[in-house]
Amino acid sequence: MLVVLGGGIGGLSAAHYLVKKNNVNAKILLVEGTNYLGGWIKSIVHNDKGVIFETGPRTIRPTGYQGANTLTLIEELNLTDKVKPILKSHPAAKNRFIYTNKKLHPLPSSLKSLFFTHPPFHKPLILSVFKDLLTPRKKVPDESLYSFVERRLGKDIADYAISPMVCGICAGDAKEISVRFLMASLFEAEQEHGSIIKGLLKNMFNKSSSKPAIKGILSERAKVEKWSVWTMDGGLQTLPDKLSSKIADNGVDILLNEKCTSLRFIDDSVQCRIGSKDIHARHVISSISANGLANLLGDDHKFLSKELSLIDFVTVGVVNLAYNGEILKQNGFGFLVPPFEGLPILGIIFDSCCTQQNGKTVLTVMMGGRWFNKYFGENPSKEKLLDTAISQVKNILLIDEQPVLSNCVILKDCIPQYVIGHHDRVKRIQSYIDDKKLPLSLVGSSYNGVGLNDVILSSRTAVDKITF
Ligand SMILES: Cc1cc2nc3c(=O)[nH]c(=O)nc-3n(C[C@H](O)[C@H](O)[C@H](O)COP(=O)(O)OP(=O)(O)OC[C@H]3O[C@@H](n4cnc5c(N)ncnc54)[C@H](O)[C@@H]3O)c2cc1C
Ligand SMILES: C=CC1=C(C)c2cc3[nH]c(cc4nc(cc5[nH]c(cc1n2)c(C)c5CCC(=O)O)C(CCC(=O)O)=C4C)c(C)c3C=C
Repeated sequence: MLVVLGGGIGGLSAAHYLVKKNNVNAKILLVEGTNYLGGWIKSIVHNDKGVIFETGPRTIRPTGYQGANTLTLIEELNLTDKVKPILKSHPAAKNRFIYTNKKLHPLPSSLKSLFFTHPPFHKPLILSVFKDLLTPRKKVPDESLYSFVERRLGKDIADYAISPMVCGICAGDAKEISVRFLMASLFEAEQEHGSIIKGLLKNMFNKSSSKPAIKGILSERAKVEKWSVWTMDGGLQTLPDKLSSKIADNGVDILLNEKCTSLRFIDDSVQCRIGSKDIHARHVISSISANGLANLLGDDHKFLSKELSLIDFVTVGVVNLAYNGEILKQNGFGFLVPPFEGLPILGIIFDSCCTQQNGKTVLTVMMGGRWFNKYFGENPSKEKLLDTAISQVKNILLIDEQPVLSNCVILKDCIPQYVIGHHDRVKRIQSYIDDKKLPLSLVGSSYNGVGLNDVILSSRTAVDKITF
């Protein structure tokens, strides 16, 4: 028996890869603690109004090894016809805004714009290139993203570009998040070549990768057609829905509403406590959060449990709003707010600019994250979040109308914070599992990347490594 813990995208894709590899016909059991498969991916479809609310992720990048891997999965699931690309020429790809000093500022997007001063930046961005070339290398094992960028490119870029970007990827504080997480290649460029620009130029001329490129039909199409990001017809939930039905058709047993409450490693197998039963597995793939897994280990593996529990998570409040008519004055993906503005929101996504919403304006207001308690306290009511969202939409986007539809969710501990030292912590965790030969694989957003592409690739890599 092979057991997969968790039915989010990590667990579902792990079960899919296990089915593909399973040449010994081992039984596969997926255990999900709630009555829903998909984890944080959830699309609420209002068929009568022609509106889709995404409460979690909404777009996926097609680029890189990870991006190509996800597109291959889409082909394997026969979902190609459901893919909806957003091209690089689309306003949603070209226009991304920062809200600061009471104004929405488009982020510069062309090479030409490097030579001019574009507010909120105080000087031409080309000066940051010179700063990087003139700043001596600092040898460090890790650093915060903010301090790395401030040191090499200047405070303007750290405040107005990087800090909001970190909010738009992990709802976190750039002053705490590790540079090795979001900008590993820039960090390595400095460590190896003394400067970001020199490193990037050297890598451009010396393009060798340890992994062979994935050349699927969809990823080739994405390159030729110049996709920026993509989403799915019917909402992103189409992906976990199809994965769930495919793995079930292929014989995976799916237990819903059943939590795993303990894992005991006995000889070379694992005893999983699920509900009131003990299930013996020869291998467990855990896709649940690191701190959730820490709680299952008891006192048997104190070191592992401690390290896993130190990976922190933050809570995000999400409010989806639909208004009659196309009432946005700006066209784009949306905007992010630098944390120093002290506003109770992290940013707003203009969903109706990215996908057709039957003539309605659909917005998603994201709030809290690293600052959830500061603005909302321990247990805020959904009404408080909804009121905050509507009033911020009114103040910033000058929309006075009342929404015709709304939804509010509080996503408790939904996104991990890869703080300084995360990379080494994950190495220690993996070394412990390897040294003790525990039949346990770790996948999901807690370890090697929070994007859907990273999570799906973590599952493929883990399954590749298991020997039956
Ligand atoms: C608001 C938001 C917006 C995002 N936007 C994007 C985006 O645009 N693009 C992108 O690429 N990524 C985005 N992400 C990131 C991405 O959605 C997540 O990283 C990804 O969905 C995590 O998947 P997972 O399978 O690792 O974890 P989860 O989705 O958390 O799945 C874990 C599952 O395990 C179950 N579980 C937990 N404990 C137990 C237990 N003891 N026993 C059994 N089951 C258990 C849970 O119920 C859950 O279903 C976003 C995330 C959030 C929160
Ligand atoms: C424009 C406003 C945005 C808000 C508000 C926002 C919130 C938000 N995002 C995540 C997590 C992720 N977002 C990701 C991609 C992504 N997010 C935005 C914008 C906003 N996000 C954009 C434009 C993109 C596309 C990325 C690109 O084209 O460069 C991802 C995936 C990153 C990856 O590695 O692929 C994640 C993860 C959270 C938790 C959140 C809540 C505040």
